[in-house]
Amino acid sequence: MNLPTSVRLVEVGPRDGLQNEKQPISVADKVRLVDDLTAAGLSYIEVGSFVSPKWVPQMAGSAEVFAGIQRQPGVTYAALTPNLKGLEAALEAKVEEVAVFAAASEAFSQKNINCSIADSLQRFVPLMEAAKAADVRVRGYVSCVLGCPYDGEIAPEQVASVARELYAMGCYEVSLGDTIGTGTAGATRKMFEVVARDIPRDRLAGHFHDTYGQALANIYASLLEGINVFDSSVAGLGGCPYAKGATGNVATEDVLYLLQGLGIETGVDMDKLIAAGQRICEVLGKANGSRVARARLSR
Ligand SMILES: CC(C)(COP(=O)([O-])OP(=O)([O-])OC[C@H]1O[C@@H](n2cnc3c(N)ncnc32)[C@H](O)[C@@H]1OP(=O)([O-])[O-])[C@@H](O)C(=O)NCCC(=O)NCCSC(=O)C[C@@](C)(O)CC(=O)[O-]
Repeated sequence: MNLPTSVRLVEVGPRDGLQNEKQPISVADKVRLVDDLTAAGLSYIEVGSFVSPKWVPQMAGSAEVFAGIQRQPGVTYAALTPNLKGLEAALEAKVEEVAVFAAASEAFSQKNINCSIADSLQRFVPLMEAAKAADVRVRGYVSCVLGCPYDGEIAPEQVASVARELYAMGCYEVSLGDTIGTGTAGATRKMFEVVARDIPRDRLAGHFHDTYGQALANIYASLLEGINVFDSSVAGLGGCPYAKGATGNVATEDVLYLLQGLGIETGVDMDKLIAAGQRICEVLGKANGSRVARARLSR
């Protein structure tokens, strides 16, 4: 398989990166992060979530964040919506694209969205209809594709079955998430090979957390499988509230470094990206989770 000449990076830092932070983060700081990421050349930014504030309090101000950002043409500003109520709130906030999220594991589905996989898919049906009527595209996520914190191993066929449902109900792209970062390059290739029997490879994306330090290897393995969309989080921010011990998403800076080394175009400016990541880390009082950023900043 030839490597692609370009890759689309889906920046999930403002959502996946911040959702697990316990300390309050002001709307102004979130807006600044999104604007910095826009300035760095990211063409797709997940800005927030319209979920229950009781479940994920950090995302409660997402409508204000959407109202505050400077939207630039050619950039998609998206939000997570778990149900019709979330979609309605997102539409009110003039969100251009939303994402629904299901899991390949029953236990994770219960912990994350308080229902079975089948019920979650049912819940998405009216959401998909309303999104279509509003001309809003919907992206789909499947969590725990390479392992679950509660159920352990997950068969690729189980991932394929959930991904197939999301694709069939109208998700234009399905992002496959290694929520707890236990996946290996071999397991990643096998999983994409099985899922791609039903869904075209250019409709799939990879979403890797770096808990076991395997995320870049898994992205390279995915590139070899013909995948050319990857989710990542500036400064490696993040962790899932319902996956204890899971570290952040793979750092966007580190993915960019990998892709630049392969001669793959993304449209992202490394210096501006590093500045965006470092700024939010200073706001949070956290060490920068990107190895590339740390190395560059210490020069
Ligand atoms: C799905 C629910 C709502 C079910 O939660 P529930 O408690 O079963 O729902 P409910 O319908 O009984 O509603 C309970 C309360 O929530 C309200 N409510 C209901 N819906 C909404 C909404 N959309 N926005 C705001 N409020 C809402 C509703 O109005 C009610 O309010 P009350 O009457 O108690 O005051 C809940 O479980 C939830 O919000 N879960 C979100 C979990 C989440 O955001 N997890 C993180 C994102 S997924 C992820 O990170 C993985 C990913 C995507 O990155 C990929 C990977 O790495 O794997």
